[in-house]
Amino acid sequence: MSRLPVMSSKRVLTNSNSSSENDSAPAQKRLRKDTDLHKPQGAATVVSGRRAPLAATRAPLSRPVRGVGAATVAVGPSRGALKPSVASTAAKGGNMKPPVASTGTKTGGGAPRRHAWDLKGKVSDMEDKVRNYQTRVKSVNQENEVLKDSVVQSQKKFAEMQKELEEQSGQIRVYKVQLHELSGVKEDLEKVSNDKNFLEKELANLEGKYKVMETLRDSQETELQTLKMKLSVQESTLTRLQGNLRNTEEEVRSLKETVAQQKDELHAGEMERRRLHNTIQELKGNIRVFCRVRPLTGGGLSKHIQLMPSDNKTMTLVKTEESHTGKTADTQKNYNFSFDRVFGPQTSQQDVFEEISLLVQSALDGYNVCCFAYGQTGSGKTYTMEGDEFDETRGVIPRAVQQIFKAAAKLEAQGWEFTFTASFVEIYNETLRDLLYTGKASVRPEHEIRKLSNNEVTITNLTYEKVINEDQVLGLIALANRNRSTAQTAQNDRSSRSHSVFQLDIEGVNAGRDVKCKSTLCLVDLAGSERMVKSQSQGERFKEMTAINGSLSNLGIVIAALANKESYIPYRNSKLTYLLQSCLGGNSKTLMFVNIAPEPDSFGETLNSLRFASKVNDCVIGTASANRK
Ligand SMILES: Nc1ncnc2c1ncn2[C@@H]1O[C@H](COP(=O)(O)OP(=O)(O)OP(=O)(O)O)[C@@H](O)[C@H]1O
Repeated sequence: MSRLPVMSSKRVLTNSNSSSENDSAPAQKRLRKDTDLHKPQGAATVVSGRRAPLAATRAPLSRPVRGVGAATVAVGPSRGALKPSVASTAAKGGNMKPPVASTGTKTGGGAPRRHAWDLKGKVSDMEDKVRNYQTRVKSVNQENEVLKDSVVQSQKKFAEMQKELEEQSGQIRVYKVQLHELSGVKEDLEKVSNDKNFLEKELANLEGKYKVMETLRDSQETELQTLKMKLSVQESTLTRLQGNLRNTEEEVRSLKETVAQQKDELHAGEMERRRLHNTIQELKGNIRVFCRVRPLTGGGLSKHIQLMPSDNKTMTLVKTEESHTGKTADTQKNYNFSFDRVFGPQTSQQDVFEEISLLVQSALDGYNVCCFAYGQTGSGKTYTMEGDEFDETRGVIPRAVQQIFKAAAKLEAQGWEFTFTASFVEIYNETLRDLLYTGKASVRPEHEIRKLSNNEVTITNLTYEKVINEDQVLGLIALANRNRSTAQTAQNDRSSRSHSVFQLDIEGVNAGRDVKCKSTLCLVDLAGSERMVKSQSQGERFKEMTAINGSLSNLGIVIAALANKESYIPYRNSKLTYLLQSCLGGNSKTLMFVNIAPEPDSFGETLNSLRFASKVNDCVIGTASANRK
């Protein structure tokens, strides 16, 4: 910190001396000269508070600060030197007057340089300087005052500003708190904004949906209108229909009465049909014989069998005998036969069955029916009775079974309920064998034919299988064939030497009419009828032949006895006739197929078969009566 220049004469002197150090010696002279030159007109005293006061003996000559005379400049105690910058600032501010230019000796380039001896002049200069300084001090003091005011003002302002600053700091703190709060609010706002965006999207979505719903509602309203219209139309239709319904109910009531009446009529008609059907069958004969000629293995016709194309009931067996001498013509002997039907080699299985289907119907009507095939081995008995697996070549048994189940289904509509029981038995060497047996061969049971008190015939230990449809029966036939072929393997050609008897027991009940019926359909494939030359038959074969011939001839005897209405019918003479007695007796309808092998070398057997069949054909079995209760 620089001090303001202190106006002391001593310092001034010192300064003068220092400025002209080399001139110290002649100082008094120069002082005298100056004093002479510048005689002060009054005395001036500079009083300094701290330093020794400098007595100005003379007033400055050139530019006195005060009027001529003594002037006292009181310089206050220096409280601190003004900074040059402050002084300078004060000067610049205009509050300070520029320093008073010295009119005395100039130390610089401008003021005249005094001689060392010019002390007076120097004093005068110094006084000038002092005055100048005083003026400057005054002005500085003034400036100082101004500055003090200014400082006070500034301090006040500073205090105010500080206060304001504090207030503002307080305010800032408040703002900060608010800002902090606002940042939370901002987050909330962002959240709200996000929610808003989401809700806007939702809203847009819902608006879209709303529009769709509106469209839907519109279309549904339209639909509703349409439905209302339809409803009203349907209500009127309903009213009309209700009227119609009442009328219809009336009609239904009367129709029910009619139906009941017609059912009665239908039942009566059915009974009448049965009666008439039976009459026809009786007129046709309760025992009928059909002759069927098998085709030749290589095709064509054999010459010895002559069939009349115009007549399907007769046939001629022609025997040509060569002349023994060769001189006479060959003799030809004709054997004429007539049967209920003669089927040529081309007759189909269907055509054959049509002829016996009426008899099958009779079985359902409650009459015992027996159908058997007679003929030599290989003449076509099995083919006629069973046929083979193809539809067109199916034989009598599968076709009869099919017809029976179809007819039974139709009769069910008239209140009939049927139960069917099937059995399949083989008679070999006068021994019975169950063809539906499925148990172990080693424990095969033995069978006996028994006649019950109600004249029904049954076989002990035989499988009687309840069947409800055609397929089941076909399955049993297949089982019987397997059983037969097993036996056949054990004994060569056994099937030809045994009779197989398929029986279907039929029981019908019409609960509404309180009518029952019971009958048996019996389909028999007889053993080969060929007669063996006794001399060639030995052992088992002889036994077989005897059994076969015995049973077949007994069949002829029984049929003849029945035809002759003999009191004793020898059914028990063979297992076959004993088993078939209910089917052959008075209460039955019998059909015999006589199968013919067309080969010339079978002529003898053919003749025998035809003769046997003719005998049967000549029989008339007594009028059959249905087994009804
Ligand atoms: N009407 C026919 N049309 C075509 N083929 C037939 C006819 N009759 C029989 N046959 C055929 O002749 C052969 C012998 O017939 P089938 O086996 O039926 O004789 P069968 O009298 O039953 O002999 P067996 O006493 O040995 O049982 C069989 O191949 C059979 O297919």
